[in-house]
Amino acid sequence: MQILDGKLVSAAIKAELAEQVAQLKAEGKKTPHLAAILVGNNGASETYVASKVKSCAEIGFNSTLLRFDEHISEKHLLDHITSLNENADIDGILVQLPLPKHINEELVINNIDPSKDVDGFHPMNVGKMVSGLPTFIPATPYGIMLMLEHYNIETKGKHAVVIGRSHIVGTPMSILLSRNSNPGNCTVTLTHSQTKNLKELCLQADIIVAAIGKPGFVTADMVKEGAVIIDVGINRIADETKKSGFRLVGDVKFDEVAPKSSYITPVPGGVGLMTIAALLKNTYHAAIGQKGGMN
Ligand SMILES: Nc1nc2c(c(=O)[nH]1)N[C@@H](CN(C=O)c1ccc(C(=O)N[C@@H](CCC(=O)O)C(=O)O)cc1)CN2
Repeated sequence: MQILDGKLVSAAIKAELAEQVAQLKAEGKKTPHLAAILVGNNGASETYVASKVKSCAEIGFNSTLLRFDEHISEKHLLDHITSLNENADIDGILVQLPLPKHINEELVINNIDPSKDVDGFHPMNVGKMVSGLPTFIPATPYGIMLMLEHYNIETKGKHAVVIGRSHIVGTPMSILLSRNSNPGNCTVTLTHSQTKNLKELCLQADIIVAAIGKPGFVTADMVKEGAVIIDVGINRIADETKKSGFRLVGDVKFDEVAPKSSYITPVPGGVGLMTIAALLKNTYHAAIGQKGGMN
């Protein structure tokens, strides 16, 4: 069993981006600039956005964080997005999800200029991704593909079972893994809450991508010997022994599944860190006017 080390791979991607940014600066070209919008006081969202802003600074990107009270009106938020769309210095815009319930997430995403939509959530970019056209790929599935590529994991002809059909992870993941590309060329089964025979399907899987948001959902009895396990879950479990009051666990019962797997991502230190690296890659491509890094 080998650990797929998100810390190591994301550091390599960030180092490469730092060199590319230094090159842009040396040529007198524009420094990539990411704008992040954070609404409310969700602790996890604050951590993720802080990490995005910190990563920008580490590699020489500019970033702007716009923080809003959880009661901000939808109209006010849309006005801010319009002004970021019109600001020529901003290359990438992300709105951290989830948003408070009174705000229509779909409407907000649809108002981001698709050429600045570095999360790849705008329907125009989703359509391009489905059609195999160059575009921004949502950061988590993009990060997973970069991880598979880094470790040279054979995916061609393999059966991948994706657990969870969210717009930001499961659905795009199923599309990317089934593409005629490397990594890719998998036969994909996209499973969800209505799937009847999930355990049997998982037992047939060469690759499992767990993105269901349920701690420890994938257990050893669901996994074939030698399977590749990608754990997207980042669940906060109360733990009084920790200073933060919680610990992070994935959607996979790591201790019992790891010995059966050929490769496995840890939580923390796996897919989450790749999400940030992939977002930075998208932002770099937005800044140089090129969409997508894996098309
Ligand atoms: N606008 C977006 N919102 C959300 C996205 C997204 O891609 N775009 N994805 C998730 C959260 N997410 C990115 O924003 C994200 C999740 C996890 C991590 C990460 O670095 N995880 C670390 C642990 C961090 C911790 O201590 O909590 C790890 O796994 O090692 C980064 C980004 C939902 N919203």
